Amino acid sequence: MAPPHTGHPLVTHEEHRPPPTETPPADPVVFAEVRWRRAPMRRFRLKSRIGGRTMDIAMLGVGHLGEAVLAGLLDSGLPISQIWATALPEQRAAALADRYGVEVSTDNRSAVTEADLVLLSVPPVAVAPLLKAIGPDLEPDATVVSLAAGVPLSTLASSVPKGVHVARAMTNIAARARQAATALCAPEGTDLTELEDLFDRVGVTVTVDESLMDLVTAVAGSGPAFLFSLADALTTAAVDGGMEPEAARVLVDQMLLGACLHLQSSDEAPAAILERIATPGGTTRAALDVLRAGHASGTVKAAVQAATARGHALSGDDRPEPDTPAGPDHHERSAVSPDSPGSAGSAGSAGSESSGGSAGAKGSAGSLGAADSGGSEPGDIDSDHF
Ligand SMILES: NC(=O)C1=CN([C@@H]2O[C@H](COP(=O)(O)OP(=O)(O)OC[C@H]3O[C@@H](n4cnc5c(N)ncnc54)[C@H](O)[C@@H]3O)[C@@H](O)[C@H]2O)C=CC1
Ligand SMILES: O=C(O)[C@@H]1CCC=N1
Repeated sequence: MAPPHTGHPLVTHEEHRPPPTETPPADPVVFAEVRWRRAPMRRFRLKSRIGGRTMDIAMLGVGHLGEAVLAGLLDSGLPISQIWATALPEQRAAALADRYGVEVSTDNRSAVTEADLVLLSVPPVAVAPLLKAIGPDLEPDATVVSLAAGVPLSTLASSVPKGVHVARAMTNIAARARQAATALCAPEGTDLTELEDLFDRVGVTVTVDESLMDLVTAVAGSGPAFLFSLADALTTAAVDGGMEPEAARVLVDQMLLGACLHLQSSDEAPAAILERIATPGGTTRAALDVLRAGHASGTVKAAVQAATARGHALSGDDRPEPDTPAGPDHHERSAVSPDSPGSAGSAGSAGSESSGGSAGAKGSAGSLGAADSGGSEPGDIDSDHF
């Protein structure tokens, strides 16, 4: 893409580029398995729909998720010269430019000039105002993709000039490790091939109907947090039991990785695999009994429903609220802000995310999971193992 990208520090240090895809990861055996299961990598079509031009990508609002996607795309071999990013505040933009060698500014309007694809990873509440602000600078046939939870296609479509294409992508933080689970949706008739190719670079991509996006957000977007929560609880239990924190962390991380790889490489249902570990009268059964007594499975289902309801509420539409409150609907992010990114600023009217509507959960029952069956013998599949 040619100038006029004149925003603040436009750094392109080739030497800062993240390691290429071919760099052997820490554990080549494990990662070889991951690659085997991953959707076959298709060559990214870097040509525009009209032909000849290289596809340029603007990434607006590179925070936690945006950085994960950026890092994953670069690691996949996408040339830094094709990415024009924005972040707030200025120090955050400068830090990203330094870290990845891409051009990062605080100027959204400049970043989208000549961009074929515009990825938005700003907070949901900032999406529509940002689109309105950049509208005049969008290419007439650009595609705008929102990574935000809750913001519907209708909002995207009504916030961009006629002719600009819109789509939603719900992905997750594992994009950094190129292991994201991404769901795409777009208005009927949209050719999603290029977007699939793009997100296949950072994991596995599926296409869903928009009506499923809130659920997908809960399971695939928020999903890693469920596992991190489990990892935290397991690590804490190990440390409380006397293990060194570092050793506990290594053990738990590897256990989760190994378990996920095992799950992914098996055609059996998780509930069936689980039974292979639960030797009758053994340790696993003792643990599962405690989890079951604590309604852990129902709690997970309720958590998914709460997240789904929250996505629903973020859409701002008038669909009915779920019927049961889910407790606090907002958790402070405390000190994990990447490079202290601002949530608002000059680059296009962000604003901080309101707490919006309350999330709801329907308790342990519901359509998201199977009911208790009570079975616990090998081969007798119990859908509520804990
Ligand atoms: N964090 C995650 O794992 C996931 C997040 N998402 C979605 O991704 C979006 C971002 O989430 P996070 O990365 O967690 O939040 P974040 O707060 O870390 O990142 C948002 C970034 O956008 C920047 N920003 C806000 N308004 C801006 C503007 N007008 N111009 C330029 N930059 C602006 C903020 O400074 C911030 O750095 C949200 O819409 C969320 O729903 C979706 C899936 C997973
Ligand atoms: O917590 C959130 O709202 C975002 C969407 C999915 C993951 N993070």
